[in-house]
Formats: sequence, C-alpha cells, structure tokens
Amino acid sequence: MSTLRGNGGGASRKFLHPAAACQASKAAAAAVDGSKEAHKIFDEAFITVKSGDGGAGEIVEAGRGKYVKNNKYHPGSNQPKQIWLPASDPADGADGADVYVVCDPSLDSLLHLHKRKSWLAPKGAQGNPAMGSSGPKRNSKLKKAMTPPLQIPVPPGTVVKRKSTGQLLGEVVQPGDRILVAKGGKGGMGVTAPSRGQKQRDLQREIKAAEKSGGEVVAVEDVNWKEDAKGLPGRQLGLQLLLRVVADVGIVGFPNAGKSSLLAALTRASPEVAPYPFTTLMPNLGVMGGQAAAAAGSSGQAPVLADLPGLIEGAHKGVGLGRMFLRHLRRTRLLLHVVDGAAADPGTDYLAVREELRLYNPDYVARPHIVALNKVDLEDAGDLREEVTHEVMAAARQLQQQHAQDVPGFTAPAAIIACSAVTGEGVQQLAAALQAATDHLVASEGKQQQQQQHVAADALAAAVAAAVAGAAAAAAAGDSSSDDIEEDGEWDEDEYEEWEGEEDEEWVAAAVRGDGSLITGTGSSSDDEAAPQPLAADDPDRWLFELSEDKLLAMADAADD
Ligand SMILES: Nc1nc2c(ncn2[C@@H]2O[C@H](COP(=O)(O)OP(=O)(O)OP(=O)(O)O)[C@@H](O)[C@H]2O)c(=O)[nH]1
Ligand SMILES: [Mg+2]
Repeated sequence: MSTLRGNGGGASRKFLHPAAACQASKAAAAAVDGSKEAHKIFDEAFITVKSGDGGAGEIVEAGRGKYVKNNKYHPGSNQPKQIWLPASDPADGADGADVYVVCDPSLDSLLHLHKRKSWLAPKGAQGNPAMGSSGPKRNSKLKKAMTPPLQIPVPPGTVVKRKSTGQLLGEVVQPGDRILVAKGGKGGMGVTAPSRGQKQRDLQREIKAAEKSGGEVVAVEDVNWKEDAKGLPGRQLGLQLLLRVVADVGIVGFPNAGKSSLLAALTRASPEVAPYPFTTLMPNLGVMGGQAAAAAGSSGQAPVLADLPGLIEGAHKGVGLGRMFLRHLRRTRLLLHVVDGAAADPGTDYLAVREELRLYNPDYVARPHIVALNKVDLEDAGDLREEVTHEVMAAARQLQQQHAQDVPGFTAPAAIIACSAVTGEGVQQLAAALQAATDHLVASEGKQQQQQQHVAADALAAAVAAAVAGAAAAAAAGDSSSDDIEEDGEWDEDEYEEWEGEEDEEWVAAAVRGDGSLITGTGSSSDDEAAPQPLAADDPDRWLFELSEDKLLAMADAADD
C-alpha cells in the first residue's frame, strides 16, 4: 500500500493523459464517450511475450584429442578468445531468458506498454558459439552460461492475466514484486558425438540384430545424439495487464459532489474541478500532508487518497464511467463517500452509490467508510446539515438491515463529517478522521494477521471520533489565538481589549447512539471540563459533528417547548 509514498509525503501525483486532458474540457456527454478510450490506454494493455529459446549444447567429436577449442570472452571485453577445454566435458547450451513482469514504483500508468506490444526475450547462449557471436559463453564450472531475464516494468497495483483464458497470473503491489510469466526454453545438453569407429560398430550391431530377426537394414539414421544438443523453444503467450490504483482511501460519490475539490483541499494534488458531471476521467492520487497526522496525534504514514470519476445509477453495469473505475477500489482500505449536502436528496444519493458498490462487489460495502457531507457553505446544505446527517444514517441502517444476510459485515459510516471544500470548514476534521481511520486499519491489519481478528466497527468509529474532536478543538484554539499577536510578535493593545471583551464561545456537540438516536452536549470555551471528550472505544455513542450556536439556541428553544 505504501508504494506511492516515496514522493515526499506531501507531493501529489496525477494521472493525466494529454488525450484525456483535452477531452475533459469538452462537453460532459462527449467526455463520457471519449474518455473510455483514454481510460483504457491508461490502465489496460495487451502485450505478447516470448521467452528465449534455449541455446544449443556443445558438440564435441570423440577421438579428436583430449582438449577441444571453445570460444570464450574475456570478462569486461567483447573480444572472443579461443581456449582449450577438456573434450570429456562438453558445455550445455544456456537456458533462454525468462520473462518477468516487475513492479516499478516510478511508473503510474500502463501507457508505455501501448508503445511496445511485443516483448521478445533473448536466446540462451550456445555451448560453443561460432567466433564473433555475442553473449556469455561457456563457464566450465557451471557448465552453462546464465541468461539475464527480460523484465517488463509496470506500476504498483498491476494485475496480470492470460489474454486467451483470463487466468490470473498474479499481481504486483510493492517494489520488488515480480511475476514469472514465461519460463525460458531449456538449453541443449553438451554431447560427445560418436567417433567414426563407434558409428561403424553401432551399424554392424544393428545389421546383425536385423539379420537375426529376419529383417533388412535399409538405412541407419544417427540423429539421437544431435537431438539432445538442441535447445527447447521459448514460450509465447498473450497477456492482459490491468492497473488498479493502490491507495489507502478511495473517494466515491455522485458526479459533481466535490470529490476532486476535496482531494485538492486535503492534499497538494490539483485535479481538474468543474461544475459539470464527469470532470474526472481518470483516477487522481494525492498524499495527505503532515498537519492532519499531527492533528490526529498520529505517527503513522500519510494516507494516499485516490479520487475516482463519479458513479451513477447503473454504474456496476457500465453506465457512465462506472464499471471501469470500480476496480480501483479493490486495493483501498477505506472509502471516503462524498455526498453533496446541497443536492435535492442527499440521503438518496448516498443510498444509490452504496447500492452501486454492493452490486459491483459486496466486499466494497463491507469496507469501512467515512461520509463527507460537502458544500455546507451553501445555504441549503448549511441549514439542513443535521437533517441530512440523519437521512444518511437512516439510509445506512436501511441498507444494513436489508443486506444483513447476504453481506456479512455491511458497515454504517464510521463518521459523518460536514465540510466545505471551498471555505475549508470541517476539512481539518475530515483529514484527522481519515488519518485516524487509516492508522487504526493499518494497526488492526497487523493484529488480524496475528490473531485473525476483524476490525471492529465501533472501535474504528471511536478512534475516528476522538481524532475529529481533537481536530475540532485544535481548529477552535487556532482561531482564537491567531489574530492576537501582531506579525512583529507584539501584542496589539486594541485587539487585546477587543478579545478581552469577547464572550465565551458556546459549543454544542452531537453524537449518534448505537441505536441511531441523537444526543447532544453543550458548553462554552471557558468551561474546560465540560468540553467534549473522546468517547471510549466500547462506548456505543459517538461524537459526530459540532453544531452552530444558532442551532444550539434553536434546540434549546425546542427543548423548552
Ligand atoms: N459551494 C461549494 N461548491 C463546491 C464545493 N465542493 C465542490 N464544489 C463545486 O462543485 C463542482 C464540482 O466539483 P468537483 O470537485 O469537480 O466534483 P467531482 O465530484 O470531482 O465531480 P466529477 O469529477 O465530475 O465526478 C465545482 O464547481 C466545485 O467548485 C463546496 O464545498 N462548496
Ligand atoms: Mg472530479
């Protein structure tokens, strides 16, 4: 999973093929059609490979003395030199080169394989090659020269299949991973050719045997020893290569929900953002910066986020750009489900995307996820944020009940975080949640291997909630102190007075209980003890979001009524 982290922790990586960049600027509908080809180029390739033929073994004629001439190269020079080697020890031909598909973390697409479709591995060297031919020659100790393998570089997350049968040959994930796709042909054996006298004796024996049995000898072929010296041919096969993005977090949601905007807000990636659906045609990757890690109290590695093209209803059947991209979720630990909070019916949007994921691969809905309720800066979304949160929770519960039988481990969101990619509100909390969830999942993966445990949804939610509460507190503290000191480090008296006179900030935090009901807590900035505390891992109540002061007053009024 960590293969893309070598780029400095904060740098972004972007897959943008020129063809796709051009298409992206066209109208949405045209982009949908055109992008299919661009996408194929980026993450799918068909190639033909052939491993090397085995080299022929050396043939030494018997009875030609104790030593025979063999051409050998000086190490580090390509000048052949004739040497004498024992005639009793003819050299084998070298095996043909094997073909490997190897993981190369400097690559991020399969584009290079469209420029080179056939990969032919070198033949094995002959036991005693003719003067002037190149390649490693007889090694009297090993008796056989080695042929370096042909290596086909591919990015991390590439799956290799046989083109004809679809048989899975393997997958490379981390640097150093490699798959042997075609073994080189075996080299021929070094043989001693029978001497003329030996041939005569063999012939006489054959004739006698034939006479005895009443047959007639017409011709004798003495080819068997020659066959032994021949190398076997290499293996040719067609391969299909598929790239699955390797990232910790996969960002999903309806087109235009703000997935790319959130990627840009959370990382240094700069994906294309535009107010029409299907702006994103290919996955964009970004690495989260260190701030979020600090806010979440994490010492873990910065998560890699993958922003995917929008999903729409029927995506699992190939509607929109869906099916081609859904496989990129395969290697993610966590999903970030982005919901447009200002949409007509965000709860239904959430439900529809979850359904698409389930229909494509039930594993995807059993994977932990965090919901980002985006665009809360817009009036509608801001006013309705609690209502929408409830809707999303209700939709999650509805799905959970519906599929309790067929999808074991169907998860509700580990957190629902209201945010705005445009104003930056809630983005710190979202970053802290993603960092905490990734850390938690990485840690429990380690444990899983040792103890066969499953990631407990409640423990994950508690870890995420604690990180969100921490980030919210840090954001509040940052807000109150940042303006008080002048750039030269001196107190600004006027501002100080203003600050002194400020009223305590009221806060209210809300949490959703295990049974779905809402609890709230209130306090003020001077009232440290009452500040929201992270809940224990086994506490079914989880802090989910903080409410505005207006909302607090409205709720207090409602309670009085
Ligand atoms: N007001 C507001 N607008 C937003 C916010 N986030 C995104 N947008 C706008 O929503 C539109 C779509 O944003 P994108 O980030 O391209 O959305 P996307 O989900 O990546 O869309 P596709 O790639 O087409 O699936 C753009 O016009 C953004 O400026 C937000 O928090 N508030
Ligand atoms: Mg996008």
